[in-house]
Amino acid sequence: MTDITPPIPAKRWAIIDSTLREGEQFARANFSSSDKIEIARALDAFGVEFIEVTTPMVSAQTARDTQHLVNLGLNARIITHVRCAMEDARRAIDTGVHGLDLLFGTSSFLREFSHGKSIDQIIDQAREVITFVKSQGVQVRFSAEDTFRSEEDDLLRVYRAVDEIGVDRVGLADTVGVATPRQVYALVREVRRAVRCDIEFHGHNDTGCAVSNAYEAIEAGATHIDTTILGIGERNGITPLGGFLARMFTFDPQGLIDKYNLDLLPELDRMIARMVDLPIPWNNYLTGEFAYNHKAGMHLKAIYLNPGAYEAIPPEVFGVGRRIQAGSKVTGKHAIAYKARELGLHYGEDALRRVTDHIKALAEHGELDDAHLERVLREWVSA
Ligand SMILES: CC(=O)SCCNC(=O)CCNC(=O)[C@H](O)C(C)(C)COP(=O)(O)OP(=O)(O)OC[C@H]1O[C@@H](n2cnc3c(N)ncnc32)[C@H](O)[C@@H]1OP(=O)(O)O
Ligand SMILES: O=C(O)CCC(=O)C(=O)O
Ligand SMILES: [Mg+2]
Repeated sequence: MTDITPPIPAKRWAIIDSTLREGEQFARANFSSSDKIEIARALDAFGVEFIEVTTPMVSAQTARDTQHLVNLGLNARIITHVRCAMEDARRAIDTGVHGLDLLFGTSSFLREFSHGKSIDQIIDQAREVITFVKSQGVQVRFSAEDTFRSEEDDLLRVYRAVDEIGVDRVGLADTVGVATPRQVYALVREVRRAVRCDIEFHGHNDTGCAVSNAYEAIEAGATHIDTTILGIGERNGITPLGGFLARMFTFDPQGLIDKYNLDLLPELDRMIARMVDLPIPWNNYLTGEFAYNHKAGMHLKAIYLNPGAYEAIPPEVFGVGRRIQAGSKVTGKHAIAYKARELGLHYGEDALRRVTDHIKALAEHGELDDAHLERVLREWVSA
């Protein structure tokens, strides 16, 4: 068997859930003060280690909301995401947060069109802000925004400098979702060799790699991964909490069960779907309506004997159920026999073949729901 189980124990990494920061940047998100409390409490009950919130520079109300979240006394640490500027850092410290996630764009795009600073100026400004934040006794992270379109030499200079100044973490951000899993692995590996502090990864999903990139970052030595519930964020969002956990569950199921209340995931997804007024996508990781739907005859035969035959992750661990769809034209005799047995009906080989073919023929004109299937099976016995 191919080895798909590299040793990535769940205690080697932590989640920084950014639903209250990156998530607020989602097109349909506009969280009220009470929404924020509900989200923070739900994430805390689930067990995420960190909750990242929007900068207090947004407004006085945002600053008050952050203070309120800190005063809830949650187990999760509250971190605010701020520009690498003294005014922002001071305002953030005033809210009482447990940490600051600083960022500064290092790509030529952002140096030219966002803030206009050179790499030397970025390092100088970082030194002043990080030194101040550390003097306030809270944790501090420095991230190079748009990491994967930045020059590697620039990045390593910046990361080494901020590590030397004393940050708790450096961050790599795939801001436009352009990085491939291999690039993420290679760069995180380089940074791992260059710094002593922890490493965070933030990945957008523009090219569909947000989950794989988060996984590769961990494999290469990252210690913290940014997620949001349902993956909401700028454009089409970032690594979704559920998708990331699905990925990591396959390596260390017990480690995840020990760390998080996984069966609360459906409630988290439903809460955000309600707040942004959108349905949970039908194919969403773990909690989508059809994430555990089984239909083809060959699958159904095996599923009835052992669900693990066609499921990588047991749905009950994440508080969801499976759905067996036996009344379709792609059904098979084993599925029909199981359905019949559930109703206390038994057929011989010939009868089973004939009733199966009859159901498949009926289904050519539309699927049979459970009630219809039961009617056909009962009529067949009494006929
Ligand atoms: C990839 C990401 O998601 S990054 C996080 C994005 N988050 C946010 O933008 C938070 C919400 N933002 C806001 O409420 C506002 O943009 C504020 C309060 C931060 C700033 O508002 P304004 O003063 O009106 O400026 P505006 O948003 O138009 O422009 C951004 C400013 O930040 C500066 N800036 C950009 N990146 C950085 C940085 N990393 N560190 C310091 N300053 C920065 C820009 O130079 C510009 O300032 P300037 O006008 O002096 O050139
Ligand atoms: O601060 C970070 O690391 C990430 C900021 C962000 O949202 C991004 O770059 O997409
Ligand atoms: Mg982002």
